[in-house]
Amino acid sequence: MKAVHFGAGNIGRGFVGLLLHEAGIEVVFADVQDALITALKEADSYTVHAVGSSGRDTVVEGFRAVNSASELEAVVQEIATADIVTTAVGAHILKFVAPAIAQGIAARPADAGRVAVMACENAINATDILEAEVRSAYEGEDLEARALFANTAVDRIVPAQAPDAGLDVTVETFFEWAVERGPFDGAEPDIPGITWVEDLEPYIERKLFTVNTGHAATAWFGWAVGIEKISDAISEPSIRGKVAAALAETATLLVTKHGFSAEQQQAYVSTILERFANPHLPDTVERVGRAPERKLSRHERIIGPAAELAERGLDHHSLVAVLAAALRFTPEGDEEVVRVQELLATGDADQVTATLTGLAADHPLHPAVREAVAARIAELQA
Ligand SMILES: NC(=O)c1ccc[n+]([C@@H]2O[C@H](COP(=O)([O-])OP(=O)(O)OC[C@H]3O[C@@H](n4cnc5c(N)ncnc54)[C@H](O)[C@@H]3O)[C@@H](O)[C@H]2O)c1
Ligand SMILES: O=P(O)(O)OC[C@@H](O)[C@@H](O)[C@H](O)[C@H](O)CO
Repeated sequence: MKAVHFGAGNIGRGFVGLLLHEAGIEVVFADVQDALITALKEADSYTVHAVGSSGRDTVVEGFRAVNSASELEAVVQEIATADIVTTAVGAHILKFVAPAIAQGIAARPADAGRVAVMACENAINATDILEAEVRSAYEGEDLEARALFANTAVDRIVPAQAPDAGLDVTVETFFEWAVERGPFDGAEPDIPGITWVEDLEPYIERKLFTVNTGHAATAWFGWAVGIEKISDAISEPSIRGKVAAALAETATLLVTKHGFSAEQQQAYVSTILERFANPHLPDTVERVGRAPERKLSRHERIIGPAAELAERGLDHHSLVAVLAAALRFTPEGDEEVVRVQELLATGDADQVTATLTGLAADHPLHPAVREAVAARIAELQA
């Protein structure tokens, strides 16, 4: 079997590419970074270092690489003969990779069978987003006969890598890759690292509203007191308390909505807090807190669960405190940080609340969020 994987970055090499390789699948990495693609073309192997208790090294070999910007036709031909297409590029980048995927699907021989397309991004139903983009770029009426689209939830902390790491990737030992089974019509590929599920919604919401809510909270609260590493931030008792309070609120939602038991969810939260505290993982508040516009959007890790809690009349004030910390997250070199701060500096509270969070003025979460936004605007104007 062959897989074309878009995004040869941290999660691409350290997780998706690794699990596909371990399943005996030939991996073709596609990326737009020329130096990275050249390095992958020249290398015979790279090593994934899993750090923490029972850490181990795994050598990945037998891969190929193509530049999806300058070698478009080569990417199209690879997809035409692939069994699987995966992405780990960022949810906002999916629209840019979709045209090449659409062309590759169109170029498949009539008897090639369906290629399985799976977006491995931190977003609710990222594959649906990708499918919509592929559909609008696809020329033809036979997309269903040539491709299937399956949503996934991917979980493994892969920090930014040291400048001298080359292609090697340091990752945590924990991983989970849940994929919805239905679209495969009983013909799922044999990938031992995948957990096949009938209904992905509980998995993706539990992951995004626990791992990523807690992670972002740790990053933004850590940034506020000048801490650089995630493991140091979560070891600070006052930060741990605020993160735990936010996760207690999302736990209430997840237990109410998806029927996880309170004990199950508490065990899940405990495992996650231990993962954040892994001192061997060089993860930073800047990486984890990155892209605050995306993270504060309507269906993402903060406003998504807070809105659903507010709609149910349930407590959400700790999640609003996380949003307040995000409004004070100001590292350099992140264009979303710049846009958020410009908005706060020039807009009024109603306008900023609507633009950042997409909340309607009559939504029950709106007053608390507007108050937090107004406080930050007042602080900037003082
Ligand atoms: N790092 C983690 O811990 C982690 C864990 C789970 C999920 N994710 C998700 O995985 C995705 C990737 O995250 P990452 O940490 O690996 O980021 P990354 O920046 O390390 O990797 C992204 C890669 O995508 C490439 N890329 C950008 N635009 C592209 C395009 N148009 N075509 C092809 N490649 C393109 C970049 O050059 C880069 O190599 C994100 O959606 C993230 O939320 C990350
Ligand atoms: O990738 P983002 O920017 O959506 O979120 C940052 C981190 O929370 C994230 O990358 C986690 O490390 C990952 O989701 C763990 O599975």
